[in-house]
Amino acid sequence: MTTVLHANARQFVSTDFTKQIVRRALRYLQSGFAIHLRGPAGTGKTTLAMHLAGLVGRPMVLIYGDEDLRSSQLIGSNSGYSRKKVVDNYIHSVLKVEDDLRQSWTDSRLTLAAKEGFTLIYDEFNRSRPEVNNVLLSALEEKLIVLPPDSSQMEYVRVHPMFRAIFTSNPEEYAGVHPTQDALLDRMITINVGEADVETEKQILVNRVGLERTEALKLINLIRGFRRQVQCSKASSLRACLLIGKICHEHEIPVSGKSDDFRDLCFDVLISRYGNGEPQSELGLAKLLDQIP
Ligand SMILES: Nc1ncnc2c1ncn2[C@@H]1O[C@H](COP(=O)(O)OP(=O)(O)OP(=O)(O)O)[C@@H](O)[C@H]1O
Repeated sequence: MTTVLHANARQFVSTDFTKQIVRRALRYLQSGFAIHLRGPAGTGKTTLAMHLAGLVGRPMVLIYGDEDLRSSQLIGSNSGYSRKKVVDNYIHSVLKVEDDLRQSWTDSRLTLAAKEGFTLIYDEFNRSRPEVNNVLLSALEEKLIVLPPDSSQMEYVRVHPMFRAIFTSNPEEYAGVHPTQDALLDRMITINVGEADVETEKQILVNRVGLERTEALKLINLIRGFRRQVQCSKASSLRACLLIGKICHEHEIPVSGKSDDFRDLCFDVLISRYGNGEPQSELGLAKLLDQIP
């Protein structure tokens, strides 16, 4: 059984930064193209993909890229047998027996979305092995999905005109990520999603966590300052902001370098995430914390 999802529009924080990505992406989706949101971890790609799927207005199905994902988990597979037996003895002297044994085929998420015209979100699709994603080539270009010949089904599924696909990925230098086939990249429009601006991060912290605007700004500046100091360009600061902000809010910890609880929290969250293992990074964080009144 496949679960079909519906987006929750209230969760999404809209700012000028997100609006201009949404405007572009929606335009491409409306014209029937698949889009690909690419960017560092925690820049809001999955959230954006869900929001876009909500704006498209069709039910959505979600797939997560995974090293162990098999193509049968994308298109479907035979799931046991169904047997039909008809015994006809209507005329006493004649016994007619019909025994029909068939394999039962179950569609998987891609096939379901393609047949029904749903929106497919394939999150971190480049964590799956490239050959697994080959089925997408014909789905996106020829609008056909080719099923295995023994699938006791039609061999081809025609893609519904309302079918849309939204892909997300982390850059290739991330661990556990495979290079993407050029042919697949050629069939989608890639939007690079960079780190959100300060206003967007602030708005997300205020709306999602309930922090005061001034506290949110202090926290963002601290984390950005620390990332600059340790020259971290990989993950964005949004998840760390949300994490620290939520704990501060729920445990009434002030965003202040004078609070030992706040200092401990920042060390626990930030050093393991962004620290480069050098003792200077701890020293640098301590100095930044000293500057927060
Ligand atoms: N516009 C937004 N409105 C509300 N919350 C947001 C928004 N953008 C991001 N977030 C929040 O920020 C966090 C990170 O976002 P998300 O998981 O979408 O990032 P991602 O780029 O998909 O990360 P990864 O590459 O690690 O999967 C989540 O908790 C998400 O709810």
